[in-house]
Amino acid sequence: MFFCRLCPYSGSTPSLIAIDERSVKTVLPPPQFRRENAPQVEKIFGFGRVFSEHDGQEAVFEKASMSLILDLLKGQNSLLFTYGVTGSGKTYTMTGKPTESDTGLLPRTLDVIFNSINNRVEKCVFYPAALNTFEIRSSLDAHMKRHQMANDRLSTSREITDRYYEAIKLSGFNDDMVCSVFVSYVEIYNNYCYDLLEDAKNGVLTKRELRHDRQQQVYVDGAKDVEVSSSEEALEVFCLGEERRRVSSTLLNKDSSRSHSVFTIKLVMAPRAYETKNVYPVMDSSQIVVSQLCLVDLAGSERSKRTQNVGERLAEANSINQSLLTLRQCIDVLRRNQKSTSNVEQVPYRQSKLTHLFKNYLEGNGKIRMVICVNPKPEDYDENMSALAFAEESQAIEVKKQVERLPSERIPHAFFTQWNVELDGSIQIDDRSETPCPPTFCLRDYNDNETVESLRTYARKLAALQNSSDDSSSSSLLAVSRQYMMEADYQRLEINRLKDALQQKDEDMEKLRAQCRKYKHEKASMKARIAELEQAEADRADTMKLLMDQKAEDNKIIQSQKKAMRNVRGIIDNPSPSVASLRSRFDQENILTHPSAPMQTPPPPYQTPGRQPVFRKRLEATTSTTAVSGLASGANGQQGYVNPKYQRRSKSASRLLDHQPVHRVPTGTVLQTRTPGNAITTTKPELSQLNKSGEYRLTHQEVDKEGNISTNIVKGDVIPTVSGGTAVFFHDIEKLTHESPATRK
Ligand SMILES: Nc1ncnc2c1ncn2[C@@H]1O[C@H](COP(=O)(O)OP(=O)(O)OP(=O)(O)O)[C@@H](O)[C@H]1O
Repeated sequence: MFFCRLCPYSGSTPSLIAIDERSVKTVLPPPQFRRENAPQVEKIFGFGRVFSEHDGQEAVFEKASMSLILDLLKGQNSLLFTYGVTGSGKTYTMTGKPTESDTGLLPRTLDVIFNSINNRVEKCVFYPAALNTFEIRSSLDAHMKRHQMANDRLSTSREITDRYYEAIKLSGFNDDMVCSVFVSYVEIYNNYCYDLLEDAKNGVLTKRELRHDRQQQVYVDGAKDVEVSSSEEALEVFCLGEERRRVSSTLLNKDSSRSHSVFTIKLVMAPRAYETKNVYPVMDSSQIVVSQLCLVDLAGSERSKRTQNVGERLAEANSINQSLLTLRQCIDVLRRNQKSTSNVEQVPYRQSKLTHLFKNYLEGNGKIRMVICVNPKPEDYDENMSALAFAEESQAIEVKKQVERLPSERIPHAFFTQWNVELDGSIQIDDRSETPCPPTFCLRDYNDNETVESLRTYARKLAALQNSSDDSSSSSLLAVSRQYMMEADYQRLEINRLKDALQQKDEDMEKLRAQCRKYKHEKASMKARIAELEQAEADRADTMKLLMDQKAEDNKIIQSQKKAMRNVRGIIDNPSPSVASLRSRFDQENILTHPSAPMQTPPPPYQTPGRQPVFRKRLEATTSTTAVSGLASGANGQQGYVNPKYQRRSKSASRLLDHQPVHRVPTGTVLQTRTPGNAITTTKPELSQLNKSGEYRLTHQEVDKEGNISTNIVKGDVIPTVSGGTAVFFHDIEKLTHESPATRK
């Protein structure tokens, strides 16, 4: 993951702004700060995390370093470097200053590493050997070496006082391992490697070569790995190297780094030997695992035009720029190679010491973290653009998954200590007291028996210790049985713990099952409820549809009524002569039906004078004209004025609708009503039949209790109304009375 850090800028025209925690935006500076061929558009660059000028060293440390420390504890390699234009805050980010807010990545990283490792062996147990490897000394040899080193130590000692201490402790260290920490500090200056921890004669450092070890890991040949037992001690070593690092004042930075510095922290680990009470590794160098974390403060890219460097500074700048350019080229080629498997180009690692040294990381063997430091001042615009573009491209490089290098943990340290305490009552982790210290002696003359005697005693003690550390069968048997007992106890404890965990899991499972059942039940009832609601909703929708249809139908009716009303209004407002006559007839008939109106008896139209009833049957044909209502029932049941145009149909066109009772009593009279051949005879007239007819005749019969039959034939004309319906105007009733012989006197 790559990060971007903006250093504080006090001016009013920043050329870079952090938009959010993951992106930074370039802002076009005034033209004098831009190259002519530079892109003229503002751009947004994305990073794993962007630190604004308000983010302190702690935030950068937690994001950039913590996961790398965890990797180191787990036997993995990583590389963290700061990259950017000169004066952008790379050294500040990496090292900082002693105060809490200013302490940089490197001191914090050292503190956290020492807080997090357990089972640290005494110094000189592990030691660096040829070809970038480590070996293990016997306890006695290590002891002797320590005495020897105590006299040399002063040469590297730099007292560190009054500094901020990072208290974070990470868990992740494998307690089956014992460990020791080594640091080295090299610089790449003018494309040469130098060991900054070298005891240089006359202060002139030796040029070092880069070599490959057995695992093809690149290392600086002859660079010292100094064993340190605390973060203070590691910082003392770092400060010693810093004194030798090449830093000069340039126009752009008064403390400008003129070289790339590489501070490497190596964690050397080996499986613990359980047969000794001491924290000690098994005496098998092949089981040693070395993980390393490289903290690199790159020199800043700089344009000679801006720095106005000349002479040595210019040569340094050229070398810095060249190595950074090679780094970019390598990353470009790697990216291209990762995209195409057919056309694999050679990566120019060897063109620069910087890329050669980090070849393994660039090839994906180990994590790379880069903090791109940028100064938002407008003068840095072009170089910042280039640095940001490079960083964005570099993020695309894939990192291989690292192989697990540590054996899986067998017995945690806490159990080991407790078990020994319980068994022995108390435990002396450090049994250095058993090892005799060499006597300080000075042989005064050959008769100095006292000194000779003390030397002899020391030699005897050493021999005894040697014997006791020899693999005598009884002590080794005891040690091995102790180890088996401890492992058995630990396994028993583990089995119990696992059983408890299993039981707990079973209980949890049962609870989850019960919950599951409850949810299933709830789900089923919810489904039923949903189905109900859906049905109700469907019904509602149907009802709605019906109502809508009904409404549409009503609307249609209303529309047709309105239309009819408009027609009627038109007729009323502009009466035609026939309407006027209809009106007068309507008014006249109103008078007829009105009680106060003078009665008019219309002549009976079908009266046949002089006709008498035959035998006991008497036919009384009484013809009367009914009051013709001006209002008639329309097709839709509405009342409306009759269209006078159709007041009477021509006889030739008329057809009779003969409406007969369902059970007609045959009267057998001589005078029979005439029924034309095309008449429609029905007991239940339909509107369609009515529409086809011009005349209507209704036969109605009544029989009273004496047996008299009264047959009424009601006659009418069928007339279409203005509203589209059909009306019947009754104008005549014929009555036939059939007297029962019983009623005759
Ligand atoms: N985030 C920051 N907060 C406070 N001060 C900063 C910050 N970043 C940089 N500085 C200050 O800016 C100055 C230049 O920073 P620094 O020396 O770290 O730059 P550099 O990138 O290492 O330069 P060079 O490449 O020339 O070595 C220093 O005085 C440093 O204290």
